[in-house]
Amino acid sequence: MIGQVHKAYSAVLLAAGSGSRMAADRNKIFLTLADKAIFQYALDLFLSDSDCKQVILVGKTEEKAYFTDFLSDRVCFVVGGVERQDSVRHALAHVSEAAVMIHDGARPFVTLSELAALKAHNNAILAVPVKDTIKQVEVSGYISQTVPRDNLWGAQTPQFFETSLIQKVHQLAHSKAFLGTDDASLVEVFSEVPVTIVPGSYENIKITTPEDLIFGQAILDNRSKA
Ligand SMILES: Nc1ccn([C@@H]2O[C@H](COP(=O)(O)OP(=O)(O)OP(=O)(O)O)[C@@H](O)[C@H]2O)c(=O)n1
Ligand SMILES: C[C@](O)(CO)[C@H](O)COP(=O)(O)O
Repeated sequence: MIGQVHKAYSAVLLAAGSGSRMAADRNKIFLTLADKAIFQYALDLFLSDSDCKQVILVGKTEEKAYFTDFLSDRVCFVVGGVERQDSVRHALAHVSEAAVMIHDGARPFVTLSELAALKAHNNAILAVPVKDTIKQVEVSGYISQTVPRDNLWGAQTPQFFETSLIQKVHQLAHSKAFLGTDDASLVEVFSEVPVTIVPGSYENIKITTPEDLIFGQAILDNRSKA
């Protein structure tokens, strides 16, 4: 790619969730798509990027054994926490590089060109324009309003940050018991630093509920034709 920015970074790959909405017999990130565990797609992608100097695999203590085969000079294991945000904070204490990509192990379809687009910025996240009509609903169950969607984006991962910034806002959030649903939200609340939206792909789904496995297989089938 012409003008590609090369920037050394660490990757935090989150795999310490429970996958409760998947209701499978094990943590969803171990389920397979085309015979490959879901978390391994992003792991392989990061390892194929020479700018990625370190991968921090974040998992549950009781699942550590499942990750042993993937550990190496470049890949280490860190125990996660109760909430996603706790897992990220634990991992951030082990980051070796000045920049860090934080990624859900449950998002297998991120691409090298998306990683390259993020690296062109200091602090940036992948996101896609919201396609649905969004209704705000009262507890009564009635609609109170239709939210204009022109400026609404659905946040994805990876989310790319200066390490010192994201470490600082995670510590502040922890000390104030603030829980965000992504990492950029902590930068928004606890700093003045702008975060850039990098338009991503609707294929970069998070495997969350059982039908996502069907969508995931369809994405793989389509990619294998290209
Ligand atoms: N305490 C947690 C919770 C989540 N995650 C990770 O964060 C990503 C996004 O979270 P989500 O899809 O909500 O995963 P789960 O918590 O596993 O799913 P659920 O909410 O359905 O239980 C996943 O890769 C998951 O493994 C994590 O590392 N630590
Ligand atoms: C970080 C995230 O992937 C952004 O879409 C998402 O918030 C993770 O978990 P959620 O529990 O499904 O919101």
